[in-house]
Amino acid sequence: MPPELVLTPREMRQADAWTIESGLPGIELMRRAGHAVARAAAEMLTKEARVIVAAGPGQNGGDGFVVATRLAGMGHRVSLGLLGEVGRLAGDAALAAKDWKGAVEPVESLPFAEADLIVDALFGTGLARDLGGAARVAVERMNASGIPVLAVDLPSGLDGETGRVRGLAVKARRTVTFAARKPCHVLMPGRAFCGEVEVADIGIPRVTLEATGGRLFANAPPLWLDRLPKPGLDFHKYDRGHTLVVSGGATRTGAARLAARAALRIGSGLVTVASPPEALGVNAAHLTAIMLRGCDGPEGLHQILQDARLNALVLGPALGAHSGTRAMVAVAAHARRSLVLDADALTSFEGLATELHQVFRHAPAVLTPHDGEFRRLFKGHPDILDPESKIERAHRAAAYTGAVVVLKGPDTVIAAPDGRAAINENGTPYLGTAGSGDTLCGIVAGLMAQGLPAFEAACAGVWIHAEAGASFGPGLIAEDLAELIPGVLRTLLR
Ligand SMILES: NC(=O)C1=CN([C@@H]2O[C@H](COP(=O)(O)OP(=O)(O)OC[C@H]3O[C@@H](n4cnc5c(N)ncnc54)[C@H](O)[C@@H]3O)[C@@H](O)[C@H]2O)[C@@H](O)CC1
Ligand SMILES: [K+]
Repeated sequence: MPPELVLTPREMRQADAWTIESGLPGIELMRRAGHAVARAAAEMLTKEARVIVAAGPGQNGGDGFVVATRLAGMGHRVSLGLLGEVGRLAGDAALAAKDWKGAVEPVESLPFAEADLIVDALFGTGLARDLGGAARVAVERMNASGIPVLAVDLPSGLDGETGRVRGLAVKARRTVTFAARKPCHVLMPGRAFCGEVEVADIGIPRVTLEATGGRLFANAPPLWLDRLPKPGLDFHKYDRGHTLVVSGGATRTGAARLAARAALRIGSGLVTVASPPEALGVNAAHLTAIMLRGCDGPEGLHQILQDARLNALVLGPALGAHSGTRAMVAVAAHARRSLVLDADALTSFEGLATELHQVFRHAPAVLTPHDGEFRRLFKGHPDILDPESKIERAHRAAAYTGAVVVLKGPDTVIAAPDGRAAINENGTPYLGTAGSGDTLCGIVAGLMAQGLPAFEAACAGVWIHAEAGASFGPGLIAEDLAELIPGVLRTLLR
């Protein structure tokens, strides 16, 4: 199965246009789209149910006319209300409206609360500004009715590209979109408005979708499963990489051990904790399969990295946000090992992101900030912080630093400097627990130690981490996560 593509509204419009140019008329695309929605509606309805279609002034409204015509033909009692005037409908929407033999009411007079199902065809990917006036009132009334809503393409009021709510948005039970999901179906808060999302095939070939988009994916196993390491019979532990995790001081050692254990569980052949001299005792008391070495500051790290077998490195958790940590990042970047930077390794560069400009372009590196760390790191870089799209922010940070950027959250975005990006959606709020991020670092580094490229390691790591958390649910603590990895791997590698 190929990885699932996600297309921006602009890419989707291009794919529509190319498909139409290649000989499939736009009205045919619209009919297929409307019929797919009508099929979904029929599944939600009993015979002769009452359906209210709210149609907007653009092509999303056109889809609404097709749905209304189809459902009426199936014997349902259908009312259609239009935002605007029929005479002002253009293009395929005007053609679709001609097929509708029922009345066209003003959207203002639709009795939503009397319906068994509401079909929301007000706006799709063409929403251009915040909802106001009659559009806003219609959405307010739809939401207040408590009647299930089936959204055409996307719930009206969502920005297709960013998943942002433009003033107000329809809360849908189910959404039928066409050819591919758009970012609003995957990113928060949009995802929470869509209900169950179905992608209907309306005849736009995958090659066309790949040609216009092709760089944004839903993060799931098809994106990286074939890269996941499976040790061969003749494999030696030294073939599976050696991950080094740098520990904080005597009272701040737990984060490194969490990362180290996760690296070991994900399959890194060897894992070593590099510990400041004063913390060797406490680390030694808690480590068994994981090795331990003394490491005194940046110079100590430099010495340790003379050993070329140490091929992946975690730096950041509990190191302290100070110049010593920055110096360690410099040593690590110079040593050109696969690198995962988190927490203090990022925060120590608060307002100093220029020092990281293109620093990571020579070796695989992954930065794993949450929103707060991201804002601190790129303070003074409005070009990176200001885009409304989370995908765009992550992209720009990746292009700037030369590293893969994992911008964490309920909709973690993983962006590579080469322009690829993936959105993750299998997480659980229970992952928001102390030490969860340290575990993620260890998983990603452990995958890189085994030879996965940075983008695939980050995508696989984020997904496996989330899957492990979701499989446990309530009561999850970070210590559980590494122990849940084997179960996730077993299912993946079956
Ligand atoms: N041939 C195609 O391109 C296809 C398009 N399809 C449908 O077409 C939709 C996109 O159509 P459009 O580009 O016409 O966009 P929309 O139908 O989403 O909306 C655009 C219309 O809404 C108006 N508008 C935008 N923001 C507004 C606001 N805040 N308040 C009031 N009016 C506002 C615009 O002036 C324009 O008339 C897709 O979402 C999909 O449902 C499908 O039929 C599949 C094929
Ligand atoms: K809609």
